Amino acid sequence: MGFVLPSTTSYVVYKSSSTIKSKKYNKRNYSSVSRVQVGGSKISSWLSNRLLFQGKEINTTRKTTTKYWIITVSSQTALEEFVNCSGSKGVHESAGISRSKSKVLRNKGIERPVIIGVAADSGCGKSTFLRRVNEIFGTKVSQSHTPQGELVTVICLDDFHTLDRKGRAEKKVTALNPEANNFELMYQQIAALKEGYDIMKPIYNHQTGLIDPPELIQPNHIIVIEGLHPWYDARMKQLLDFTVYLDISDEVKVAWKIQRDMAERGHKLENILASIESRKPDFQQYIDPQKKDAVAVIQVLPTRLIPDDTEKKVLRVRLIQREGIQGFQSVYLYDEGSTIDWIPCGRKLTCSYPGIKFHYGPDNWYNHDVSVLEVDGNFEKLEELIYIESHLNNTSTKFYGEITQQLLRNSSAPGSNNGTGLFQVLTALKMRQLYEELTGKSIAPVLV
Ligand SMILES: Nc1ncnc2c1ncn2[C@@H]1O[C@H](COP(=O)(O)OP(=O)(O)OP(=O)(O)O)[C@@H](O)[C@H]1O
Ligand SMILES: O=C(CO)[C@H](O)[C@H](O)COP(=O)(O)O
Repeated sequence: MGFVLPSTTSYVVYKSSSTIKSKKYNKRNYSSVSRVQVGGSKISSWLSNRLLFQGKEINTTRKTTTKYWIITVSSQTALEEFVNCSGSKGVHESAGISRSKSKVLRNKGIERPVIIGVAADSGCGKSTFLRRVNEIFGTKVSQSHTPQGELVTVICLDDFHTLDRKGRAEKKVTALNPEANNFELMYQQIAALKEGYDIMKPIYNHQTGLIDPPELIQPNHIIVIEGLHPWYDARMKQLLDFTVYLDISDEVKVAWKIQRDMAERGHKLENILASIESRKPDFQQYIDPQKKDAVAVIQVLPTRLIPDDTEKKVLRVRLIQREGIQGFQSVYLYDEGSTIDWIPCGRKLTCSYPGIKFHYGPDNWYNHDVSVLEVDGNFEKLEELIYIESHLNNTSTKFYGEITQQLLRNSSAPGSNNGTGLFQVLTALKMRQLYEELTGKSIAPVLV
């Protein structure tokens, strides 16, 4: 036949209708497989990626004149794991999961990663929020496609798009549509990370709009998965230890997106508005419903302090916190469970027009008991936030003034002078406390 058959059990692996298939090798199989029309180069890249972390267990022999692979494996089970890995389909055929647990677990002393989901529409401040989270965890992150730090890895779920930009345009679907995403692979890979396995995660390239070859992601102390659909798939919900939804009202979303996409991405105003309009139905159907199940929701609304405000520079921000969640104690103002309206402007807090108003109280959120902390208005002098901080309880800080210090350290980050920054810091502190409760480990606070 022109090639040497290895002595252990061999299978012929080939691609048929975008699925990887296999047949036990024998002469008869070989003749039938050789008639299958397959994409040899695709199999080749799929296989070489897979071998990056499975090389010790699987050897290959290739007959160069035809488009299939002879795989030699130690057992039928090994072959099944190799061939049936969920990534071995469609555009994500080169994605995969390691067969043995990651060495990182022992090297870093990780028992099991804590998994946190952050959901929001595009342009709603996920990256801004996660930069604050990393600051609070004191994690320096890599500049790679997926930011990986000593403690925290942040996976962007856009990487699980199955349709690239052109594909979505041809099929006339948005990136928010489940049809454009591989939820099966997402679930398999995040579950694998939680169990301590390495993964080869696909990459969606926002510069080119294409799907790039996968990258190696290893378990970490905390894995944040952020994007459009962190718990759209019910199985994903079971994997998440904590969930945050950034609920940005349409008016504010438009203002933020126009400012970013015109200043940073050179888009025209009419195109930005058209894109927002075209995404609305899918946003309402697939993304927005996730907010009803989040443990913490940061809701951003137009101010009530300025009648008919058009600028959207003053915001009313609400931190909606689920009650009765293990490991999560909601932040309260003055007296837990009471309803309180508070205007702190005066001797200890400088306020200029239109002032600042706080509200705290119990509420109902999609049939769940919640506590809501609300702030409308801007902080004039950030250092005076210590006065606000001293009236908040259950903040999960490690020293007096930690919240104020965090906001001062990142004073130029968007939202530092209003409720968005304050509630992002509070939520990040809750993540830290939850991690400590779940793992029994302690994270040192970042001191200036
Ligand atoms: N709290 C805030 N106040 C004012 N502007 C904000 C705030 N948070 C974010 N923005 C602005 O909104 C824009 C989008 O923010 P960011 O990049 O963090 O969103 P994103 O959800 O990560 O977006 P994408 O998913 O499209 O990458 C940025 O220009 C940012 O400056
Ligand atoms: O909703 C989004 C989340 O970031 C993006 O629009 C989606 O990922 C597609 O990206 P691009 O517009 O760069 O092709």
